Amino acid sequence: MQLTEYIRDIQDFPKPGILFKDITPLLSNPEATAHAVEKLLEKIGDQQVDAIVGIESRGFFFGTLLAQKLNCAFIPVRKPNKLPAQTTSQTYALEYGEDTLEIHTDAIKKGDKVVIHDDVLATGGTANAVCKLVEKLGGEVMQCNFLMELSFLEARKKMENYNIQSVITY
Ligand SMILES: O=P(O)(O)OC[C@H]1O[C@H](OP(=O)(O)OP(=O)(O)O)[C@H](O)[C@@H]1O
Ligand SMILES: Nc1ncnc2[nH]cnc12
Repeated sequence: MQLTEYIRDIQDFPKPGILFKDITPLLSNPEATAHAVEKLLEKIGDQQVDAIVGIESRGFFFGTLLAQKLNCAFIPVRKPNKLPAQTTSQTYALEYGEDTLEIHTDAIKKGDKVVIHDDVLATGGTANAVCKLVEKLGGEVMQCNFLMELSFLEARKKMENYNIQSVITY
């Protein structure tokens, strides 16, 4: 099965000049979704994982499925003021301006082995901020795991200290 057949290109979304990689055709097909989960799991292998940290919002789709398969915790990282208990925040630079992400402070214990998951690695700003959040809480980032990587945006250059794994590279 070719997963790329289930990823739709949308020109100029959400802004002119952006070629948006839309995973809704993949999510609408249970066989393709199961195949994507298997491919993401292959990247994780048989290392011990205490938690999958999924990034709002598209990182939640496969993140919960991965955690269920690995029989480990799923931990959401959310946009500001969405999580109800005490949070830890990380602000990061966007192309223009900045943004903030939050995690529940009690979600990760010191020494927990964490895999960060999202659908897309683009510039790497988001994933890099989530690595910092996990580390602030004492977690160990074992891998950053993505369905897709937009390699021309060179996120790996700003994430040299992390193990980055992507199922599909554009
Ligand atoms: O590598 P970066 O340049 O930081 O970009 C990648 C992020 O952008 C997208 O999320 P988006 O902000 O569109 O939010 P959404 O998942 O809620 O749609 C994507 O799901 C990643 O989280
Ligand atoms: N081109 C793109 N398609 C889908 N999600 C993205 N997140 C950042 N860039 C993206």
